[in-house]
Amino acid sequence: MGIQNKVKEMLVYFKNIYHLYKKIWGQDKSYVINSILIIFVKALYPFNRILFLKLIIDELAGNLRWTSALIYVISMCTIELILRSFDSIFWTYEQKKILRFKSIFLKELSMKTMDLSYEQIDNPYLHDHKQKAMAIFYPGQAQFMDLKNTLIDSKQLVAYVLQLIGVIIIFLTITPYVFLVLFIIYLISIVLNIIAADKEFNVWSHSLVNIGRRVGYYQELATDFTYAKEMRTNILGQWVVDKMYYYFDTMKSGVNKAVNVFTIMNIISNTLQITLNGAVYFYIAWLAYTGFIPLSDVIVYINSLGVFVTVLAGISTCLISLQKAGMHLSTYFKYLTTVSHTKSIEDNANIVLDTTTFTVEFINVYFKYPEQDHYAIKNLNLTIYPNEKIAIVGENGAGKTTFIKLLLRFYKPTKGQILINGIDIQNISMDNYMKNITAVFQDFNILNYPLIENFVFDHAYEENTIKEIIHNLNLEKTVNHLPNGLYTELGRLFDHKGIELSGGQKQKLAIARALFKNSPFVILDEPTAMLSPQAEYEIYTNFAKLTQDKTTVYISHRMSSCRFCDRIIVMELGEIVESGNHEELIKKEGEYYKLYNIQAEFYKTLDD
Ligand SMILES: Nc1ncnc2c1ncn2[C@@H]1O[C@H](COP(=O)(O)OP(=O)(O)OP(=O)(O)O)[C@@H](O)[C@H]1O
Repeated sequence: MGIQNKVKEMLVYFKNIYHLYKKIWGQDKSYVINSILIIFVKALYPFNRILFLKLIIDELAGNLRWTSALIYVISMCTIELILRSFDSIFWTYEQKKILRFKSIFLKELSMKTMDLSYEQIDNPYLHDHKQKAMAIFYPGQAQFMDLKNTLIDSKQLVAYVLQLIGVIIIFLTITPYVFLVLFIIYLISIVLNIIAADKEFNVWSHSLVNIGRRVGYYQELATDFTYAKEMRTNILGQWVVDKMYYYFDTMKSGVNKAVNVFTIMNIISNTLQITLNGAVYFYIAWLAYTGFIPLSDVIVYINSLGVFVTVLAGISTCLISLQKAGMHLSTYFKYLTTVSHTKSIEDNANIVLDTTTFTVEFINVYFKYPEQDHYAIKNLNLTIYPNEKIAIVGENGAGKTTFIKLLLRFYKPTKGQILINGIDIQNISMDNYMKNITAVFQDFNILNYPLIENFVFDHAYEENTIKEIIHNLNLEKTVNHLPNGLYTELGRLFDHKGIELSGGQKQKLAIARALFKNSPFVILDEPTAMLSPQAEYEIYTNFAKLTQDKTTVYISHRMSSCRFCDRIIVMELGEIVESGNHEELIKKEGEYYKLYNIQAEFYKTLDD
């Protein structure tokens, strides 16, 4: 990349820091004002000492007035104490505010993620992108910036620049050439350091993001309770750790190269700086030796050189850190502007369904998952009539869940249309659509929340409605046995008294959620796989009653569930191969008959 582009890129990064402050200004003006005060306090520090030391030495070595010298010493210490006190007050204030900004920005990032469509979340690139954006909150590696450091370093940088201006003015009183040579050499060393840091940062922030996520994943496998059973029964500890180390090794080679470049650049820039410092010290001493400057000026220049060295080293460190910060902020701001597919659909989709009776039509629907070559759904034509109970059956991978995902608008058909009452579902307002449709998935999740919140989420509820649903699902015994009934904390991730429900109990809870939502269209994707045959039978009999005024689509591998349905659709390799009710399909002796017979033993027992 050319120098011009690099400079442009740097400017964009610094503009991001400006945007960060602008964002903060929108949230909290007093913080920005506090920041300006911090900068001035920080900038004044060294000059207090330099100027008073000159006055003190002049008084002691020239005018021989020790009382005046003492007054200067007391003044210098008092000012220093005031500056330090201000600094620590501002610092405390800053710490409190930073936590608040972190929570606001994190909330914004989480809301953005929730706003993205299912399809977008199903994309690994988005997760890499999010990982980079998250770095402004969690500096996972020492090399990553943190919001706190960015805010502190940006103020420190301005304070350093003000100190540099002060030191330049002091140097100009001897000769501009000394300053010029100093400045050029230090500028070279700053540029060398920035180049090295840029290389190192690129390794961490671009090439290693995906590998970093993998390492994180293996760590999660070792600690997350969800995987605890598989890990232990299959004795997978060593296997997981070995995989983690494999990726650590991949990381190591990339990082080592960058660190080597950094070390070489550091050695070069340190050699240049130290040689030059020696030369300037000698020059100042020579001026004093030849009587060109008084002793007090030697103190001023030596101290100023000290400040100059610290300031330029500080500027270099701040620039490197802020450059990283700017890059992360770029990803953060970019992530926030990721256009949600849901929203882009929403812009054109404003039709509101004003009826509770739905006719759903799939017309020549084809679907390929992103980046896949084969169709998961092929030429699907199907009409689901109001209040109809449809079952979809088929072997694993036949396309049943994909059919549901299309119906739920998680993905858009590659070809063809899905209509509700003649309206393309893509044109219906998303919120309105989701209010009208409920789904219980085979891989449903129970949240580490109290049971009641797992049931109703954030909706208002009447206790009687809840009791009725619990009764209909035969969940009363379970709830009554819980220590705090409906208010019992579920899951053991945060609370050692949290309750782990059995698989079947969880599944009933997932069904209960759907009943509570009470929408006119219900989808059940293998909702009873974990239930005992008896419990399944009870649920289906009750469910048929509870959903008699609703359109229902069931997916099941258990043919017993299909008998309750008006129509059974058999899918194979993404296509509908048979359709009809139980009796018709049995008579036909086709694919359904085959599937049914495989489970004949089970049905015999159930019929008995
Ligand atoms: N996110 C995805 N990306 C790519 N391919 C996918 C994805 N999800 C499913 N598939 C593929 O689509 C095909 C249909 O899968 P689907 O989950 O719809 O089958 P299913 O009939 O529900 O199977 P099962 O009975 O096992 O749940 C399969 O070949 C599967 O590998």
